Amino acid sequence: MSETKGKIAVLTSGGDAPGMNAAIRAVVRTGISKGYEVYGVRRGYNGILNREMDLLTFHDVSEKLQHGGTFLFTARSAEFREEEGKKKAAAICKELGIETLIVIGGDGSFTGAKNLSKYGVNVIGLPGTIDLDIAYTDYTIGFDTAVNTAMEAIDRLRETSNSHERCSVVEVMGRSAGYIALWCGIANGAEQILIPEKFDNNYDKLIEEIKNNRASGMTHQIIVNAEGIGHSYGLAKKIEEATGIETRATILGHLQRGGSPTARDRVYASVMGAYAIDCIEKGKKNRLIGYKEGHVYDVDIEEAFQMTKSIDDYEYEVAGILGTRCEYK
Ligand SMILES: Nc1ncnc2c1ncn2[C@@H]1O[C@H](COP(=O)(O)OP(=O)(O)OP(=O)(O)O)[C@@H](O)[C@H]1O
Ligand SMILES: O=P(O)(O)OC[C@H]1O[C@](O)(CO)[C@@H](O)[C@@H]1O
Ligand SMILES: [Mg+2]
Repeated sequence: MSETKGKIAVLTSGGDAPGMNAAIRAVVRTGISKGYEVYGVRRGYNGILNREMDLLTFHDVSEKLQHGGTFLFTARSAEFREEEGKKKAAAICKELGIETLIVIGGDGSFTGAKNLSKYGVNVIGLPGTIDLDIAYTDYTIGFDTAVNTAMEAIDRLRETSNSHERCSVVEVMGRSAGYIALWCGIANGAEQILIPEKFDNNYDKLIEEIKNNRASGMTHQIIVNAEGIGHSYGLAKKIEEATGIETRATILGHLQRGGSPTARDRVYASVMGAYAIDCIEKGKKNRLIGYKEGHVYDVDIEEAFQMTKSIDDYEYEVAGILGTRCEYK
């Protein structure tokens, strides 16, 4: 038997995202092929604190790629948020000989990883969140699938909204970011898009625009409302009362997080998973992996946290023009 090059552990943390399984599979198979032992940690950071991990084989990750969710389970760990929790996790990694921890998760999970690195654990992060709210990368695992799922749901909603000549408020996820809402807004040809980064809380103007749309002959309306704005039921009531148009609210909720990952999510997650192992091979420490301008790349975790990103003004402008707002300016 040949000597192992070292122990790597991989976990998923925060909200599950379609494509996480593809990333785990790539980490495991690339890791094994380059001579490492790869451990799968269950239930996010809790799995380290509770020592819930197993050595994974090439076969353990068969038949996972095409499924949403995460077969390692995920969690939002309250204990790990505490300083004591991080110290304990670092001590356990050291005791078990885990040199590198690969964290697949969102901004919260990366904050945890950054803090853990201070205690001497080498951390490598893969962006796994449907929210796309991570500054250093143009792509996050799961966003593409979630947007496509929401888009299909909104297509269905439009048919019933159209048949009843209603106004429909549809709320999509994204936490405090409006990326899913903006993409659905464009992909579904929404009449209005409300996102936290741009909406000025001018409900009077919104209602005026809805009335004007109707007056111009529009028989129904889709308003995509981001979770970061929320209050969709209240908004629907307000619109109905102010306009007399029958209005319904639909909150898509967690169905947006499930489902078989799209080709993009499978491919990018796989490439990033393999790249994580390449970073380890090169002796890189505390890196986050992402996509910039179409290419996979890695960045220092501290540097990544200094970066900011914002909604693309041009995309938002296009969304407005392709809705109906332009007629009334
Ligand atoms: N400041 C922090 N310090 C230590 N750990 C943290 C911190 N913030 C978050 N974490 C850890 O990361 C976990 C996941 O974070 P969070 O719930 O924000 O989800 P996320 O990784 O951003 O993913 P998503 O937003 O897609 O659900 C938390 O439950 C916690 O264990
Ligand atoms: O699954 P939970 O804990 O209800 O979290 C929901 C949140 O997680 C996400 O789905 C992913 O961050 C957000 O869009 C949403 O705000
Ligand atoms: Mg997050």
